[in-house]
Amino acid sequence: MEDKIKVFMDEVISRNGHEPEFIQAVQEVAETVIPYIVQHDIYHGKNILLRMVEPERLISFRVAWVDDDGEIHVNRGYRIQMNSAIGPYKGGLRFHPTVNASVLKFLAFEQVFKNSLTTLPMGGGKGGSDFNPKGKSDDEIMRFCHAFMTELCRHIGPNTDIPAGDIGVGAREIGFLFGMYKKIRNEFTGVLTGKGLSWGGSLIRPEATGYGTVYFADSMLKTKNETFEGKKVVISGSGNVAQYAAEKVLHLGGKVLTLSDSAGYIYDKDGIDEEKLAFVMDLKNNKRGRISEYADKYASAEYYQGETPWKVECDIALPCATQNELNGDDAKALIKNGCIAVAEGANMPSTPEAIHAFHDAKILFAPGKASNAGGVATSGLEMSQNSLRISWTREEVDKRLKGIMSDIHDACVEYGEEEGYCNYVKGANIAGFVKVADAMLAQGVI
Ligand SMILES: NC(=O)C1=CN([C@@H]2O[C@H](COP(=O)(O)OP(=O)(O)OC[C@H]3O[C@@H](n4cnc5c(N)ncnc54)[C@H](OP(=O)(O)O)[C@@H]3O)[C@@H](O)[C@H]2O)C=CC1
Ligand SMILES: O=C(O)CCC(=O)C(=O)O
Repeated sequence: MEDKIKVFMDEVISRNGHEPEFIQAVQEVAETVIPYIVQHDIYHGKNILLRMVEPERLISFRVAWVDDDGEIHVNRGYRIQMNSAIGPYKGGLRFHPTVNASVLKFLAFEQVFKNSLTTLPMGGGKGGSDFNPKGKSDDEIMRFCHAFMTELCRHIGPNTDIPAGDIGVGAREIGFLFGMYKKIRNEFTGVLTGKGLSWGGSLIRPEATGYGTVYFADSMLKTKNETFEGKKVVISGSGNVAQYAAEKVLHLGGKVLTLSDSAGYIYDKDGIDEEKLAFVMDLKNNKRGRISEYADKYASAEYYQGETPWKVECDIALPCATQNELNGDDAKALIKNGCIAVAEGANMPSTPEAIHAFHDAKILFAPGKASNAGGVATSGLEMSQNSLRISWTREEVDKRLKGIMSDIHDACVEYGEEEGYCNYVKGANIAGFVKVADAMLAQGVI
């Protein structure tokens, strides 16, 4: 088996050797899916996985825009249309200086499996730009988004490819992107998700990734007769996913001890309650400030510059910031301090060494492609509402989100059970693979 995985990875590396994040994401899938392929004749001789690692289309384009001082800037825009076997391409846009083809290919590849797990008819894609939104005025953000959409609009559509938000792309950016698409195409359609409520958005979409991550973690805890009640929870990030993960932990009776951003983390020994969380939401979503300002406001908190929160003693950890933010040493510290469950709100936040440590210690570990699928699932619900031209209530969308997260959990258990321990990585990869692979087999070699 090792040989088969090595032969496959050698081929992937020979084509994509300069893309470390993409290789990392493929390696994890290969290690769990190739043994499954070997055991199932229908996939033999079809090179399905090799086809799945090659994007159907990789679009790269110039984005030229003018800042408030009249200076012209040039950024690079991308859309990776990874796989459309089970539905139109679907996945977020990331605006961050670290964006490159490797990062977006890993995200697009993971998205294919994640979207398959949701049970909704969505293929996988991802896009974005190396544009840095930090410190830019609203007008500059608008001009950038408009410039980005003047090219992207040629490649997307409500039945072709439906982008949404990710790091650096929230409600404000989706508004500007939607406005330009509508103007150029003269069409009011559900071409983006995460839209405002008065123009086609869905209730619960802003909350969905964070809420879904906590619903998934709750399902894992239940397998051990545990709940969030009274648990100490460490969360990284302070953006969309972290904020709503924190909110749902509070709803379920847990105590949130930390939040972070790229400059450091805050630890509040008294816990971040609803009022303090409202301060963080205003700080991050409106004032666009730094998490260090939390410690200026609340005496119960300390700020740790340049550090991540994983050494703080906790029962549950929810990494909700970015890829590779939790390494092997961090994982060992969490395990040593008694952490019983880790659920990824971010995409690929745990390094391979961290995942091995969690598995060796047999603690509950949920990979992002399963536990953060609530965001894209609710985007799928937004698409359904747009097609039907109706709006479901908050309760209706939340009920569907809960049901989808519970089904994803059960699918992971079905494919990931290993002698009394559930390997959720294996479960998510195989369950996600089967649906896409079967559709690809049915559609022939294309
Ligand atoms: N939004 C969604 O619906 C979904 C998001 N995700 C994933 O969740 C994660 C967070 O996304 P989201 O909350 O939407 O993004 P936001 O832009 O709202 O927030 C991102 C947060 O992560 C921090 N961060 C970004 N880069 C780094 C870094 N290199 N080191 C440390 N912290 C960093 C940011 O800090 P700072 O402000 O300093 O940059 C910020 O606190 C990402 O991995 C994303 O792919 C997954 C599924 C759906
Ligand atoms: O809602 C969407 O379409 C995208 C969500 C996303 O980018 C993700 O799941 O990583």
